Amino acid sequence: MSGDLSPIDKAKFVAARRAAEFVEDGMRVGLGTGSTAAWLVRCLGERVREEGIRFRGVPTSTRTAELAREVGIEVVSLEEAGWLDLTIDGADEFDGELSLIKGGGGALLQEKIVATASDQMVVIADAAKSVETLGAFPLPVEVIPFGWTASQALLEEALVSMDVLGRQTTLRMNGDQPYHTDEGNYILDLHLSRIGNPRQMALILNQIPGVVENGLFIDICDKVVIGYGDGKVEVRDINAGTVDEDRVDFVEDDNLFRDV
Ligand SMILES: O=C[C@H](O)[C@H](O)[C@H](O)COP(=O)(O)O
Repeated sequence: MSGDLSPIDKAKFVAARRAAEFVEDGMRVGLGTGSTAAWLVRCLGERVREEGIRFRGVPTSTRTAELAREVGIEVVSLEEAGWLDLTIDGADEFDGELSLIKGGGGALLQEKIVATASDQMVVIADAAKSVETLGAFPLPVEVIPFGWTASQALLEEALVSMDVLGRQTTLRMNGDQPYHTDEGNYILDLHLSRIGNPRQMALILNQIPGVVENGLFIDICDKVVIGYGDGKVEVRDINAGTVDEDRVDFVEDDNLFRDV
């Protein structure tokens, strides 16, 4: 039940619940990955059950696809959907320009493809994800397994010329094995502490052989819905230049909270 949630989970929940209201009948919607996006999927499932809204969801990971089906959302592939009206996803960090770090959950590649194939991308996040400068959260870079150590060496070399504080890179692990993305790739986490020029970094990283995609989302996000543990939500719209405040009630719905 919602009363058992930590303040961070409450913040994620209220952001997700507010953003779930952006989905309208007939839309094609990108569904993000991660703990905040999982709340969104549950809230959308609730809207399908309670209000009977109908929309098609394009998941950004196998995890999200499973949850979406479980809660009654019609799941289609991006190829079937063609183009999306809206994508709603979490983030690991966002700055004042709504540049993002994503990929903490390993889904950055599908997330970036889905978000850029959408008319609008909305990020949902607890307030702790808001930063002045990106980079405290390690930046995920997806690389193909073939020759990954060579890609890592080239990445580290490229970092020397960039405006960052740290330069350590680590292979993401799953126990004693490398972590595999849904595409069967590896992830290198870049411990940079501070990314002075995210735009330049995003371009340079993707030119390194073996790099498939990086977790910097620049000029992709249109809106962020920031949740707080007390139920407050703030909606920042970068295009309109507006900041709106709202409140979301916690609900005692067993269907929503049963798997938490
Ligand atoms: O790969 C995962 C995604 O980019 C997530 O959206 C991001 O890691 C945020 O996840 P969470 O909502 O669990 O903090």
